[in-house]
Amino acid sequence: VVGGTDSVPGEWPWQVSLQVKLSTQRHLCGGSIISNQWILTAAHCIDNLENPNIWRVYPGILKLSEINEDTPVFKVQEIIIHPQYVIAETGYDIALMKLDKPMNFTDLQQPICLPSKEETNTMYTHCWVIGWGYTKEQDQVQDILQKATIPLVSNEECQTRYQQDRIDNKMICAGYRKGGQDACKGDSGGPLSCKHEEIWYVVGITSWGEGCARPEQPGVYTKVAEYADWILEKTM
Ligand SMILES: Cc1c(O)cccc1C(=O)Nc1cccc2ccc(C(=N)N)cc12
Repeated sequence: VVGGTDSVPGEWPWQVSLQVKLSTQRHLCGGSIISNQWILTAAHCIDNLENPNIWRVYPGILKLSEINEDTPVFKVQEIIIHPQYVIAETGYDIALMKLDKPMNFTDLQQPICLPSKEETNTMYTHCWVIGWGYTKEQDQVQDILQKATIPLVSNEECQTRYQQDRIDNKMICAGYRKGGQDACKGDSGGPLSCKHEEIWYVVGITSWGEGCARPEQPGVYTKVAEYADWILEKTM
């Protein structure tokens, strides 16, 4: 996250670190707990990493440095990538990970609500992007989970900012015209979390953007409400 601040323990209990264990293990993407056995993330996180056995899911984490051999970790039983996904810029950047066993919910790990598809026109005014991703375009993964509040941008305005791409109604954009605060590489797959009438919803999934936090280049997110049926079909 560019222009963010440190989160505090338990502030974002639905946020998970998705890590890949090859010769070494490292954080690659964020994800959201949406039930006791399912994680919502971005399909582009899985590019060339489709084998579920290499993934490790860490819930209830604030600092990546707190992870050690004794830290509770989940393996992945199944990965479901949206069938129409090709690359983030053309959409359908959504995937589900089924944990090898159900997790118990605690103050530090619990689900975020899915928006219903009827809520595709709710005007969310209190949205936050979170993650351990870069804090500038040439950077590295951060230790402490970062947060930044970002205003939603209309698709019409977002389309004018991205002339080379099609910003369709299954995408949602967020950013400041002057830039400065945004998601970035390593935050991918994490939630754009919006509080509406005292309830938090995963309104977006961090997907792409031209650079990070550049003026007039908002972040582009997968619009979760547009996939409510698909998510329920795959997870129920
Ligand atoms: C291509 C690239 C890098 O190599 C390093 C950092 C950023 C980029 C880049 O252009 N954009 C990005 C690459 C990968 C994931 C990204 C996620 C969010 C955003 C966002 N602005 N909301 C930009 C991303």
